[in-house]
Formats: sequence, structure tokens, C-alpha cells
Amino acid sequence: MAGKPAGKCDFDLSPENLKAKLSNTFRLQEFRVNQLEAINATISNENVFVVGGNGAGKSLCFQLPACFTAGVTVVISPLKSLIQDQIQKLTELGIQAWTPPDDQGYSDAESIYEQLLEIKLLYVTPEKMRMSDPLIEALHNLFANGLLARFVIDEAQCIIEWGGDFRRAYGTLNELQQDFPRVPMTALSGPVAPHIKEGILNQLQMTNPKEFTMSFNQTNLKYAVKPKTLDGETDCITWIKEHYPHDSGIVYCWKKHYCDQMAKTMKEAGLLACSYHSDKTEEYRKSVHNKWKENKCQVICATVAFGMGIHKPDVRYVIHSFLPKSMERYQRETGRTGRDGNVSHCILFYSEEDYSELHDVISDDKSLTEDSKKRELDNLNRVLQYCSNGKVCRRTQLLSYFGGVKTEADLCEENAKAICDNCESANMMNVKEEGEGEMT
Ligand SMILES: Nc1ncnc2c1ncn2[C@@H]1O[C@H](COP(=O)(O)OP(=O)(O)OP(=O)(O)O)[C@@H](O)[C@H]1O
Repeated sequence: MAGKPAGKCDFDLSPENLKAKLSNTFRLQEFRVNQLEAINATISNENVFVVGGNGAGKSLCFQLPACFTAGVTVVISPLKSLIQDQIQKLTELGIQAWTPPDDQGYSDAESIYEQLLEIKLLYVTPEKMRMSDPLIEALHNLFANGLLARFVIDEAQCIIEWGGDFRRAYGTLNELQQDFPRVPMTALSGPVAPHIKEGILNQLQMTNPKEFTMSFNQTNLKYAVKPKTLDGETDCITWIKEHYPHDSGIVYCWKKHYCDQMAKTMKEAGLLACSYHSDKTEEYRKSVHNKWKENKCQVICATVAFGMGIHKPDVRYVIHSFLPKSMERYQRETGRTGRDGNVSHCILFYSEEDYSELHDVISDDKSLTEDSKKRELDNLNRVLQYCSNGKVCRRTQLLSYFGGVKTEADLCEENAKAICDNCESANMMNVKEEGEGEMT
């Protein structure tokens, strides 16, 4: 069916007008770095790529334009829970956002189309986009009528992480460009290394995107790598009891049964811990998440299944009891702590044995293609480099990896309260040397 993207709008792009929208609709006072620029590019129908850390404010870059331009913005998001969360927030602000329910209520294209005419933002998972013929038909109708404003790929790093072998629907999002030519696209991603960013853009076939980087230096996070001296459980329990016996935290474990074991041992040690992974029922996972939000459970022992959409502000620590599989995952998982801006800890317990074990598991995994295997091993080796580098500031290592800085500067100098382990030991060494100097 022939179609066309939503046309350019007669829209006042002045900063004053956009700021008034920010305040009247989103109840926020000032734009953060690069938000206004990304919003301008979006309203001008450019392809847009926004990279930023946890809680940076990436969503506003498409939500504000979606509210005030013609047509429907289609947001492709990886998790139903994340979708519900976003729709709830938008609804509270009086913005019409919707996702097709799973029941039979909207099983024909016409009723979906009618509903789409009432909203500004449609949220769907990539699987739903692929599987639902009535939805695709309704989108073609929108396109034919010039009412398909934009596609937004939220958490676009999933395209590379999941597109190949796990969630194949992610790997097929490039078909959007063929099916709906010239409809502009926005991709939003957490911090990723430059080569992964290129992979995302290639995979989506996004042409000439305007790129915007939002902050990913979380200045209140205190990074440390510690040797795994005992078994993982004892190391974690000892650290938690010493530092935060009563506060909220997350302990990431390698495998599901380790989560169960970790939570059990923690309970025996007197900590309020719960296990969370994909073998637990949805109902159980929801109840654990709620208990944790209400501080009735203190520590969540989880696999990566406890991931996106975690917005508890007062999480004081994220511990990795085993190596994360990539720096991207590490950055995202540690970003779930300290959302209230207070100093919070990111502890990674490392041992050479863990590295060898994970290396062997990836190398022997027959379900992976050779390309995926190579990618996973490269990712793991980058984590190994981070763990083994006991000299360079952790913050600098992270930001260099993600392309944020090209300097060896000691970024902890500006963050004395959240100084990393490497900077802390360098400072102690300096004090010791100065002291020795005074004595001679
Ligand atoms: N200009 C702003 N001023 C104040 N708060 C803002 C601004 N922009 C966004 N926020 C708030 O920051 C919080 C995080 O925003 P958002 O959900 O867009 O983050 P994100 O970049 O998508 O990160 P994540 O992937 O972790 O959700 C939200 O509560 C949002 O209201």
C-alpha cells in the first residue's frame, strides 16, 4: 500500500515555546544537556540516535515531540513491565499512550486503527510488532493517511545483545525502513562502545542520524573491584553486613540456582533476601519486586532477569558476585543504584577461576554462531581488562570504553565522596610516600 510519513508540522521550535511545553505538560523546569537539541532534530523529522546513562532523560527526547506533532509515534520497547510503567507515567501527565492488550479485545485492524486515532504514543514489544497482522495492517493504514509520525527503538542496545540468537524479533527491526519508507526513526541506547553503536545503526539501517550524547558519568557511584577470596556468598554477606546491614541492594549472580543459594545463605545470616530469576513465576517475581520496593525485602539476589525498569531511588549497592558478561551490562546493572543522587557502591568480586569458567562456557556453547561466540569472548575480555587494571581510575576506564572521554584524567578528583578503589589506593600511596619523605 502506498503511504507517506507524517508531514512536517507548523510548529514553533523556539526554546521559549519548547520550555513552556516542558513545564506545562511534563512539569519539569529545565532541559538537560542535549535534550532540547534532540527534540529539535525530532520535530524536524530527522533520524535521531540518543545515547545516555540510566535515568539520563532520554525518553523526553521523543515523548515531547510526540505530544505536539501530528500522527502517532510508535515506541518499540523490550519488556511489557517497562511499557506499562511508561504508559502509566504518561497517562498521569494527561498524555494519550496505549499498548494493545493481550486478550482478544483488539484482534482486528479496524478497531486497532480507531484506537490509534485517539492516541499520540503506541508502545509495543518487537515480538508484537512482528506477530500481530492486525496491528501491522492498522499501521499501514496510518502510514497511508500520513499519520505515522516516527518509530522509536527504546533500549536499542538490545538489538546487538539479543538480535542474533535470543530475541530474533530484534534482528528484524530493519524491515521497518522497508515497510514504512521515510518514516523517521529514533534509537535510544544505554552507554555502548563505539563499535556497538555502529552495529545498532547498521542493523536498523538508519541513514544520517543526528547523534546526541547525554551524561553517563554517574558521579555518586563508588566503583570497586575486590578479589573473590572466599566463596561468593560469604564475600557478599560480609561486605553487606559491614557496610549496609539494613539498606536496599541488588546482588547479581551468574546462574539461577546461585540466586536461590545466595538468598538462602543470606537469610541464614540474618539478611532479608529474596531470589529473582526467570524460572520464578511472573506473580512471584512481581511480589518480590514489590516487597523490595516497600523495603520488606532488603537484598534481591538476581540474574540479569532483574533488569530494565528498576527505578527504586534508594538502592545503596549493586554487587556482582560473578563477572558480568560485558561492560555494557556492567554499566547498566550498576546504574540501578544511587538514583536518588546519594553515594552508592558498585562492587565487583573477581577471581581468575570465574573468568576461566565463563570463558570455557562461552567457548563450548554449541548454540552460539561463531560470530556471536567471538563477540561474547571479546566482551568478556574487556571485562577482564577492567578487573585487572588496578591503576587507572575506574570511572575513567568506564568513560573511555564508552567513548565519553579520551583522557587518562583522574575523574575521581571531582568526586571525592565517591572515589573509586584505584584512586583511593593511589591517594593512600601518596600520603604514605609523603609521610616517609617527612621522616627522612
Ligand atoms: N529535564 C529534566 N529535568 C528533570 N527531570 C527530568 C528531565 N528529563 C527527564 N527527567 C526525569 O528523569 C527520569 C529518568 O528519565 P528517563 O526515564 O527518560 O531516563 P532514561 O534516560 O530513559 O533512562 P533509563 O533507561 O534508566 O530509564 C524521569 O523521572 C524523568 O522525569
